[in-house]
Amino acid sequence: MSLKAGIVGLPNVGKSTLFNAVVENGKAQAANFPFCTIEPNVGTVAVPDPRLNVLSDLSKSQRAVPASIEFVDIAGLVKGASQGEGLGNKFLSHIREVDSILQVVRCFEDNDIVHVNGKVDPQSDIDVINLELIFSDLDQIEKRLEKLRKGKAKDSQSKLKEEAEKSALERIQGALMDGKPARSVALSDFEKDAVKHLCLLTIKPVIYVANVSESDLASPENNPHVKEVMNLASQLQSGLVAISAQVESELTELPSEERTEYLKSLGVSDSGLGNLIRATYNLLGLRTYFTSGEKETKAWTILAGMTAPRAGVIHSDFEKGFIRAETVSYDDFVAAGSLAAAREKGLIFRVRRFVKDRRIGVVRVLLDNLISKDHGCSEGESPKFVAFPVRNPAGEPMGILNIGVAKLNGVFHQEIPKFLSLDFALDHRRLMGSETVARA
Ligand SMILES: Nc1ncnc2c1ncn2[C@@H]1O[C@H](COP(=O)(O)OP(=O)(O)OP(=O)(O)O)[C@@H](O)[C@H]1O
Ligand SMILES: [Mg+2]
Repeated sequence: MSLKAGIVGLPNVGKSTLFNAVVENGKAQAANFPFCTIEPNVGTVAVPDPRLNVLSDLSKSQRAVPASIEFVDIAGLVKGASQGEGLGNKFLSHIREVDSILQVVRCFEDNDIVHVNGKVDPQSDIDVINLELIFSDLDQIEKRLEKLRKGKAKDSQSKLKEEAEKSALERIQGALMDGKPARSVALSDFEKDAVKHLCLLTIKPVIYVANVSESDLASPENNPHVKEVMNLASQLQSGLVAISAQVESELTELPSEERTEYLKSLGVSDSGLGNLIRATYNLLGLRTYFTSGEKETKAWTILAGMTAPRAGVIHSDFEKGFIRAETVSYDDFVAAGSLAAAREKGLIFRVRRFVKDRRIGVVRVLLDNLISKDHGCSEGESPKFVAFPVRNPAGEPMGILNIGVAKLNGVFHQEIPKFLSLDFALDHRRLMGSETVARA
């Protein structure tokens, strides 16, 4: 599975220039006229990680494969896109397909480069894009809510999920009407899952990329446009990276010995791309796990909170046939020296299927390494999420599972995640997914 980051923004702000710089052998056409890009350009970016080589040496692997993210260079959006302006709806559908958004905001002054609205104005640029995404989401939510209210949502998997979806969508609708993105609404994991199928545009995590001129590279924060983007980014629960797409694309054209010289002449020591890739990776809630053996050591990218079988989607038919995964933390593995040694020391953690108890309102969780415990639930008209503490065999708390329970039309419904999230399994080492070796 490859996660996609979409490069989005007004026309002619430097999206394709950035794409060409960040993607190996990127060849998107970048030129000084609006709507230069129509069809999306797609390219792969490797995520550097020193742990890969350590593991590869330990396992004597024949090759090491880094994690990667796909970047998608999308056509420029203009005001009215949600009503079909420009190539509106088509462009919006390209954004729908990505997991996260890098929004390029023009912060460089250059009279020769056309700005579609006549002047450099980050606040207005960001507003235009946000409004179009908001309108598109509102449209979709209205249609969906009508279906749900009329009981015509035949695709829903359970009453509980339907209720959760409705309640979440109503709250998101309220936020959108206030001009706020869907990601500003606090949703439980269960609600997030219930609305996921809509692929809402404003729920996707965003990083604002302030595209500055080469003269601002040494201290971008002194540029008032960048300051403005900084403020907006924090109001909109988003990240920020300042970069010069122009400089980065010129750097890729230079032989490596000349790059350092060029950067030095601009008053900086490093290219901004590593920073951008890492920020994309981290801010978008991505995690790495490794598989390591003689054939290869490989870093895989997953979303935080993704369940083990989903994470295994990389081996495509894995999810359905999933029985269990064994994981060990990176530090434990490296210290033990091998999987066998780690197993002997009891450092391996197994992720298994949950077992659902049929008794009304009672949920039982059965897991290796976990003590199972019954949990009663209270009645209520709207779904309740019962926090279910999970303890290890020594009785130490290991985390909380949120389990949804509701009484609807006199019948209890319960919804528990079918699988333990991989992150959760890794949490027991307090190391999170980014520090883990997994073997399926
Ligand atoms: N930081 C920068 N400083 C100066 N010029 C820049 C900078 N970034 C990009 N440009 C210039 O802006 C112009 C537009 O760039 P580009 O084609 O990448 O925009 P785009 O956002 O992909 O446009 P479109 O939406 O039309 O596809 C190019 O001439 C490029 O060289
Ligand atoms: Mg372009």
